[in-house]
Amino acid sequence: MTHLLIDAGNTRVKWALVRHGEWLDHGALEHHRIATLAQVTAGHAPVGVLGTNVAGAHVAEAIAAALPLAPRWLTPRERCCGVINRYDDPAQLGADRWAALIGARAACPGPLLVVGAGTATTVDVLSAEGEFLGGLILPGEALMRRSLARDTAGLPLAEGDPVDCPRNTRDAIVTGCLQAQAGAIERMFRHIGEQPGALCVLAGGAAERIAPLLALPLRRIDDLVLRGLARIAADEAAGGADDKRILG
Ligand SMILES: Nc1ncnc2c1ncn2[C@@H]1O[C@H](COP(=O)(O)OP(=O)(O)O)[C@@H](O)[C@H]1O
Ligand SMILES: CC(C)(COP(=O)(O)O)[C@@H](O)C(=O)NCCC(=O)O
Ligand SMILES: [K+]
Repeated sequence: MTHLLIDAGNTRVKWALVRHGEWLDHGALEHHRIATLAQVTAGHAPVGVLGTNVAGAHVAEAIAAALPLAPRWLTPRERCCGVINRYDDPAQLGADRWAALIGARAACPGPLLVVGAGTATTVDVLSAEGEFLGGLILPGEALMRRSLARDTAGLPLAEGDPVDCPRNTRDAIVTGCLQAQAGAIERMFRHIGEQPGALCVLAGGAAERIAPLLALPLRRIDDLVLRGLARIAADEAAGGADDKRILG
């Protein structure tokens, strides 16, 4: 009973093939290579495809066209797998954020700050009781650097690593954009920081660049969204004990 799990973000499509909780294979594709998903499933004959997509209808269509069976796309609900969604309109929450919260809850008990450092950075507060209390959306560090290059006359697309106290334009940009990420994360951590066992769980393509700047209890789990989808698929296979209305 192999399942294909898909995390379609605004930069890349991440995927994993899982069977009875075992990860057979996984990978990441840029949008222009989505058609190669066909090779991923060849020889595996998945019985189901469960995914999150925040990259728009054209990406959903390209993924569907590459696969032998129709993907089911996750829609955030009021509760699922021990997580309660306190967004004003639960369905408006990004499906990737919802799956990441579920994956984080399954991996780590206790109060969490769940950070998705991708195209955008999301910084979400999950209480010890499993309540998603709310969170931030800000441009990711690469998007911040690109926007400075695009919308100013004098700034380049700066690349490189952060420094302590920048004394040139390139270092000022790189360090500024990374510190903006770290600062937002550290400020949101104050919501749970006083509680026993409080932990920041960091995922996403930019995690490696942000992690060294963070002065807080940290665990990196790079495939948090896919892990959440695996948890949901397992719950569903067990009869959806926690919530029968998982999918939209
Ligand atoms: N090889 C890479 N290709 C694309 N993005 C990368 C790469 N290495 C690091 N990044 C960083 O990862 C981000 C994309 O991460 P990802 O988690 O895939 O985002 P999304 O879920 O939005 O598609 C980029 O914005 C950039 O900051
Ligand atoms: C915030 C996001 C753009 C993050 O997407 P990503 O960076 O992973 O590509 C996505 O979760 C989204 O479109 N959310 C819907 C709005 C919301 O969560 O309130
Ligand atoms: K994100």
